[in-house]
Amino acid sequence: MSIILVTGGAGYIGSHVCKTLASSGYSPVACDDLSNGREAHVRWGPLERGDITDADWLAGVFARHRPEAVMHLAAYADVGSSVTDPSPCYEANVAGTLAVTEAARHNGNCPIVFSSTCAVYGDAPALPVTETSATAPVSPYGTTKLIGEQALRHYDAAYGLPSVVLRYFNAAGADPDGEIGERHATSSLAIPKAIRAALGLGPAFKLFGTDYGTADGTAMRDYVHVADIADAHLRALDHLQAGRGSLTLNLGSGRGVTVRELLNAIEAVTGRPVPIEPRPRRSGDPAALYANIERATDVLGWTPANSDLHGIVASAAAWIEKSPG
Ligand SMILES: NC(=O)c1ccc[n+]([C@@H]2O[C@H](COP(=O)([O-])OP(=O)(O)OC[C@H]3O[C@@H](n4cnc5c(N)ncnc54)[C@H](O)[C@@H]3O)[C@@H](O)[C@H]2O)c1
Ligand SMILES: O=c1ccn([C@@H]2O[C@H](COP(=O)(O)OP(=O)(O)O[C@H]3O[C@H](CO)[C@@H](O)[C@H](O)[C@H]3O)[C@@H](O)[C@H]2O)c(=O)[nH]1
Repeated sequence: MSIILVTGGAGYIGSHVCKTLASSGYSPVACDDLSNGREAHVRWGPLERGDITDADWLAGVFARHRPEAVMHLAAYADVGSSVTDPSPCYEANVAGTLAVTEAARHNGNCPIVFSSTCAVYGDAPALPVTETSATAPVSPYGTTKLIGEQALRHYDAAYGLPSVVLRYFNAAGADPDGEIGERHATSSLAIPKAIRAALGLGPAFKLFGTDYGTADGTAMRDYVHVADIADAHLRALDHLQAGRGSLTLNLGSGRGVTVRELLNAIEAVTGRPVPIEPRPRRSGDPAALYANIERATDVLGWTPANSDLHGIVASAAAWIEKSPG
């Protein structure tokens, strides 16, 4: 059995990655402290419950499972909170990533697929961003992810530890089979917040910033379906197992969507208005980001097949209606 450790495997994206791995014949082991994950979403292999900053625990996990690769998704992933309270973000994303990287190095240079983010680009001067665009994060979150990327590059150069860095843009949507989805009741993300507002499950949607230099004044992001992100992990694993070397890749839909366009799509899908409260810009937010995805297509043969905006919003809304939490 090909065992793959998935840190953050009980989380939103990690649980989708575990499902995709299992459906391709791998045995995923979810490594998660359940700080933001759900045990009920660990369905395709065992849960190793622990904290990735704990090197002794990680050594035990590697010794018990002898994995072929590590998919490292465990992180503190809230951009806004990373500005007001950076400490847990640095702890999980810098200390935690270093501990995972060290464990991989001391276990035969076990290859790593790393969850990075478009937040490493910050306020990109030109769009779409390519993997060679300058990195200048504007939040502690983006900074901690960039530190993780740099550590992986240095470990490859010095120790030969191979890795694929996946810079996801905004992960969205839910499992097309409806088995798993986001922990939306406590999520800070735009799509679950706005759908919950439309369905009357949450308060009015706070629209952070209406004075950006975009066509309608709201911030622009690139929303990519979580199933497409999971598929890219499988392809990145194949790439590493074929010994094709380390890489950094954007994973997006290749399309920029403003918050207002997103709200329009949510209204069209749910058939209900999204109540809105305009607010000032949220600290740490870039104005506009969307991806050039040619490299992921060229190198991995990956395409964002499920990432049309309507489909993303429909799958997110279906999940929220199924599990209103
Ligand atoms: N959601 C997005 O749009 C997005 C975009 C770009 C990158 N990412 C990255 O993708 C990864 C997964 O994000 P997500 O949206 O699924 O978030 P999530 O919070 O649902 O998943 C993260 C998981 O990591 C676990 N975790 C956190 N700290 C831990 C620790 N110290 N030890 C063990 N487990 C720990 C949590 O319990 C959770 O299950 C993160 O690395 C995030 O930075 C997410
Ligand atoms: O209640 C809300 C929530 C969000 N937004 C805006 O919607 C856009 C998208 O925000 P959000 O869904 O919170 O995503 P990001 O801040 O872009 O961050 C997510 O997407 C990043 C990649 O962009 C990931 O790295 C992060 O982990 C993930 O939290 C931003 O302009 C926000 O200001 C609002 O207006 N109101």
